[in-house]
Amino acid sequence: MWRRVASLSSSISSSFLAQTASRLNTWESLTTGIAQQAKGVIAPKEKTPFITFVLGGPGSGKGTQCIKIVETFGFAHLSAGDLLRREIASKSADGAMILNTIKEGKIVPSQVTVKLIQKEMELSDNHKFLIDGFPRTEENRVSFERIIGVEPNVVLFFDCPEEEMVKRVLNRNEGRVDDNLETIKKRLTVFQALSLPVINYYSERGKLYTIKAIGTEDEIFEQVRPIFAAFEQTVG
Ligand SMILES: Nc1ncnc2c1ncn2[C@@H]1O[C@H](COP(=O)(O)OP(=O)(O)OP(=O)(O)O)[C@@H](O)[C@H]1O
Ligand SMILES: Nc1ccn([C@H]2C[C@H](O)[C@@H](COP(=O)(O)O)O2)c(=O)n1
Ligand SMILES: [Mg+2]
Repeated sequence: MWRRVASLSSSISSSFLAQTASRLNTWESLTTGIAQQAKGVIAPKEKTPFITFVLGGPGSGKGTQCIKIVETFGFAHLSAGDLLRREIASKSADGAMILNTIKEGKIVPSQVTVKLIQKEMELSDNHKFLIDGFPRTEENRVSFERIIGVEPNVVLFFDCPEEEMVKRVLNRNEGRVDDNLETIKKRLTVFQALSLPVINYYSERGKLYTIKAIGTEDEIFEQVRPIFAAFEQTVG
């Protein structure tokens, strides 16, 4: 059961209390489903969530390797980019803003992305999550911790030379609005400036697993496999 003890003094503001309550609600609904269980509405999620962030530059192979991890280790795959593209396709209120941001190779405000991830986590029956392409900035990272109230167990970093990433993106052929030379250059600049500090942050905390993302897809997966195999007993 995920439980956190909050020591709240009377001087804490109501907005902080509201935020804390919201975080605890998220925590609860992601894990034990206590309220629902009491009412007999849905089955509780008894297992402790296991969260993996999947990081790397554009075209480094995150999505490709996530598919293999899902097949082999039974994770739920939550791609931040896919969730944002789904918002664009659904013509939601944020859709136009998200489209412009992606075309510009920039990063969508964290609150928008974290809310989408939160919703998917709450809807999932799985307790093992691969969160692909997130966090891309320190703001993303802090926002996730604040809203979801949890840190990742594992952070994968697909380390790939720029030249190879550009080649892969330009050959991807999936009709993405950001798969063009102009946008990829901007995305690489954003990756260097905003994403590498996040990768360093997790490296300093001993959570980072760096994969040399060169070679065939299968060769790369053979670097990934032992990381999850080592956790399999404890994660379930
Ligand atoms: N090891 C590999 N060798 C050659 N091509 C690859 C390899 N891995 C993936 N690709 C191809 O490179 C392209 C980019 O891969 P993928 O979409 O997995 O990258 P990504 O890291 O998810 O990128 P993005 O951040 O832009 O979503 C795809 O067309 C994929 O098929
Ligand atoms: N945390 C994120 C993830 C993605 N985006 C936007 C900006 C990216 O260039 C684009 C595509 O993501 P990908 O499919 O390459 O993972 O989506 C973002 O703003 N924040
Ligand atoms: Mg991807």
